[in-house]
Amino acid sequence: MTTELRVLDPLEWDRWYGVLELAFGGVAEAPEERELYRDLTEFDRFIGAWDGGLCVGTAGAFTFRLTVPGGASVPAAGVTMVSVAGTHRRRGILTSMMRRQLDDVRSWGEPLALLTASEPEIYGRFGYGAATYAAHATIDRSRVRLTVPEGTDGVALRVTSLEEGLKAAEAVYAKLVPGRPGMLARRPGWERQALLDPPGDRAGASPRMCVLAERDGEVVGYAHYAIKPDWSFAGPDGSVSVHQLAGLDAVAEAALWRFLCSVDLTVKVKIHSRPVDDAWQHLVSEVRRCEPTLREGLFVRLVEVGAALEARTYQAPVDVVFEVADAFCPWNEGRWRLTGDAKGATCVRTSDAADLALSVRELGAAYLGGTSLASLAAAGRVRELRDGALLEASVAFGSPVAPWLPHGF
Ligand SMILES: CC(=O)SCCNC(=O)CCNC(=O)[C@H](O)C(C)(C)COP(=O)(O)OP(=O)(O)OC[C@H]1O[C@@H](n2cnc3c(N)ncnc32)[C@H](O)[C@@H]1OP(=O)(O)O
Repeated sequence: MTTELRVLDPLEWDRWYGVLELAFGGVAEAPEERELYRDLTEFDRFIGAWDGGLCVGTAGAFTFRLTVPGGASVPAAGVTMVSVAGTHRRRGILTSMMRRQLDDVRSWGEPLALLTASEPEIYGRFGYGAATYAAHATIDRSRVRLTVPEGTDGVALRVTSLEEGLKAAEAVYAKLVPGRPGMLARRPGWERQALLDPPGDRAGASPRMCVLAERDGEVVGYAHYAIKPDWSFAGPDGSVSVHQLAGLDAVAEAALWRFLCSVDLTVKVKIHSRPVDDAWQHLVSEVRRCEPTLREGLFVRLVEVGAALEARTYQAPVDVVFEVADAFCPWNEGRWRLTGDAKGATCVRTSDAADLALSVRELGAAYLGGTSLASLAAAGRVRELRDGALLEASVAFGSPVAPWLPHGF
């Protein structure tokens, strides 16, 4: 049996998407979700695997721009909607789609590929490294106190529907994108993702709402949240789920947390997918009682090592030679000299002796400054070949702001 890979024809989208839905368990998505992802499909960048007339594999690559350390916005392919039919699994179809896709991304001149994974285990073999992490937590209001900075009383709060608050929320989001590595500039249509709230996914909670934070008539923050009422014999036992929260300054952000932590008849605040350095940790009296948990967020793959390492800046001067292993994209293999600082960088091929040896996956993990090369070295995944090179590169690659992407794709 041979399968053929070809670019997705709009007329075949329903069949193609049906394969994806089935691979994810066969539960039909809400019509608005399906419609959104159809509208977002970039047909010339999406492929299907076909066994005769049967679609047996799906994969796509959105056109994104990623914020990297230093604040530049770099073209990146957002790998998405990857699936293989259960009848055809473990015959190499995923591998063939990843091969085709990375060749395509290279030919489009995009130095990076990104994804958010259903299972992280799948993608390391193709050179993707976990570059951002997201924290989840639950604030138990009966045990944890919130202390907010002065000035929160000067922030006015207004509850709206998601739709009504969308334009103002998006304006806040857009202002924050350049300030945090890992964030993606919103392309037209993507704002609709924030409106998805199918009743079937609410598990007894209210429809999502928006609260806008305003100062002097200007919107300076917003949160998307839902309330789940509950009662125990002893009284109210409801919870608030925080799905998005962003403030243009510390006081605006704290005013939103204070509001969400004081909703009547609720006792818990469930925090979803926040940056690992998020401010709430410094507002609560004890982090440990909030039971923080971590999960991988964005995976990064350097498609062109030289161009990718030149596209970001470095928070301290660096001059190191990397010996890069990349069996899946052999054009990256070999030695690269990276010279850079906070103003810019060059990364060129060299025959000089290597200072650090690693695979492209580790470069992806470290790329946004959230995973240190030193911590990867501690796990045996980076080898130091010149004394001092690990410290030099680890400091330079770091970011004062933890990289984060608030949503999947
Ligand atoms: C970015 C995103 O869209 S994430 C969504 C990914 N999709 C899903 O999770 C949907 C459900 N799963 C699937 O559709 C399929 O099982 C896929 C796409 C994960 C794998 O497709 P396949 O065609 O079976 O993969 P393929 O045969 O190319 O496997 C390549 C290698 O990866 C390994 N592999 C594949 N899937 C997994 C997995 N879930 N966990 C661990 N290893 C895996 C295989 O064992 C194989 O290893 P080998 O080369 O050492 O033998």
